[in-house]
Amino acid sequence: MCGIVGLLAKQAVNQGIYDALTVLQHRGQDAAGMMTWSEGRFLLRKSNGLVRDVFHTRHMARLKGNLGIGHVRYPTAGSSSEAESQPFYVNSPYGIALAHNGNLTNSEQLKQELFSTDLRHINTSSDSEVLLNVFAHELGKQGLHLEAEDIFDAVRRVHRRCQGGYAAVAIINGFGMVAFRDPHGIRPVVFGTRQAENGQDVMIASESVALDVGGFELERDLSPGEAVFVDMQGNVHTQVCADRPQLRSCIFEHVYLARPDSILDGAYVYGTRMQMGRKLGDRVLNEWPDHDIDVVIPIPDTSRTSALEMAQHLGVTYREGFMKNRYIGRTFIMPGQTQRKKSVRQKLNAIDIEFKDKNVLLVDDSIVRGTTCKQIIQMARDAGARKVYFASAAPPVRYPNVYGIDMPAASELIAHGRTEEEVGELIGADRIFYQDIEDLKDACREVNPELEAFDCSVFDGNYVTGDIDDAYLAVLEASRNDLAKDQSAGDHALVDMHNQDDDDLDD
Ligand SMILES: O=P(O)(O)OC[C@H]1O[C@H](OP(=O)(O)OP(=O)(O)O)[C@H](O)[C@@H]1O
Ligand SMILES: NC(=O)CC[C@H](N)C(=O)O
Ligand SMILES: [Mg+2]
Repeated sequence: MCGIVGLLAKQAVNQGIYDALTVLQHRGQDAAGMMTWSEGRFLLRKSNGLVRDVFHTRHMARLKGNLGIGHVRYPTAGSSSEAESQPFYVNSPYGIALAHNGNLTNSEQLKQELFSTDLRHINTSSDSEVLLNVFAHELGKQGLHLEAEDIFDAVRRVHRRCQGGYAAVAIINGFGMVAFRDPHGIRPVVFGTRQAENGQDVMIASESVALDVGGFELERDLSPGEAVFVDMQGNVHTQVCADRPQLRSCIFEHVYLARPDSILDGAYVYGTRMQMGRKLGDRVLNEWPDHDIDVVIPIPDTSRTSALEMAQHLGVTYREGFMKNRYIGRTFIMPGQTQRKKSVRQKLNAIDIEFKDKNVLLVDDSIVRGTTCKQIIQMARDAGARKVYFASAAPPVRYPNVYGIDMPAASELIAHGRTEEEVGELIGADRIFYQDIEDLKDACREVNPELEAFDCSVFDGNYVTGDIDDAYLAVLEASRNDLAKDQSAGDHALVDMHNQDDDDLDD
């Protein structure tokens, strides 16, 4: 999951995109970028780092124009090279810039097609560069003057060629802004409008929270397979461009990825997390009616919403027993295991009096590699807890993700090939409770009953795009496990387009 934003306004967009990226920072901490368009030229600033570190006043001053797109990156393909940070640009046809959230599952095959039949060059190992080139190639078939229908035709062909999860936003030089969502709607994308003095401003973003902050009214999510085209006057055109669209949005957005104050596909994430807490509470009461839990303690940040609701449902006291260092980011989306491990201790510290001589139930939103819970349970014991129970608001994560979450290796998932009890033993818990998968789905449906089905692949191994087999997963695991990523980390010397780095700014 990365964060994407696009903004077409009646005034300069640089600050609006910056502000949106800061509230989407939880979706990607590795790199940030912005491309604006002004008087027929694209202006770019992108680099590795957090939004606040990538854009300085001098960069912002040069990112001129009333149209722009932005990106925060959490790599799931290619390397973490700066040249693979986004947005990407191609000069033909028209001049197009694109930012992408998700992951293509047929990127290798598309790359070969681009080389051999489309006569286009791909210079990085990023699947987003592939997506941009497929879109560019299909758009190039439409001719000199583009109408909304031409863009929708091109997106229709993109959907036929690309597989996987993708939400993308693009600028087409001289024509406007386009966004599209894959035919399963795996990754989220919303759009909204704001009235300006002389017309309307339009924002497209991964999550509605970006619209809130910019003063935009949420219009709606893009439907699966749908594209939106905003012309230079700010008129919005939409069309579903997929043959068989089916909403199968990623349920892990509700578990962990999204901010609780976002509304995804009509469901408040805060609400779905509360329901997860209630259901988890029910599970404890059913399995262990005479439990001896003294206190429920969340593992900040994401589990707070479910943990509070769970405690109330159980009728047990809720206490904030761990203090979070507000200057450390999310540990799960950090690039290497060594960094993730170290950061848990830097990030969380126990308040001893909440643990001393108590039977504590620690609640987290999910257990993925087990990095967090192992250390936290030990911290709870060191702080004097008598018994340490552990509850996860999500079911066991047993299968890799191929749609834009960096969980490529089954062997790195603590629950892969293990029973719930075995995980409990391994992390050192006295007892473990996991959410049931049907309860997780119901938790989301209770907030929006129209959400029929989801991509739950990390929990059930069922990949909604139908193109994932063991051979694909084996190649993915071999190329993207933590060790493989460490070894390829030095290969960064890629050609990049002109970027506003610090050297440019001396003149
Ligand atoms: O089992 P693991 O591999 O440790 O992954 C799961 C943990 O990682 C995430 O926290 P993170 O620190 O990323 O973010 P948060 O502050 O939003 O909870 C998630 O909320 C869990 O706590
Ligand atoms: N997490 C994402 O959405 C990543 C987008 C793209 N696959 C990349 O690696 O840059
Ligand atoms: Mg967490």
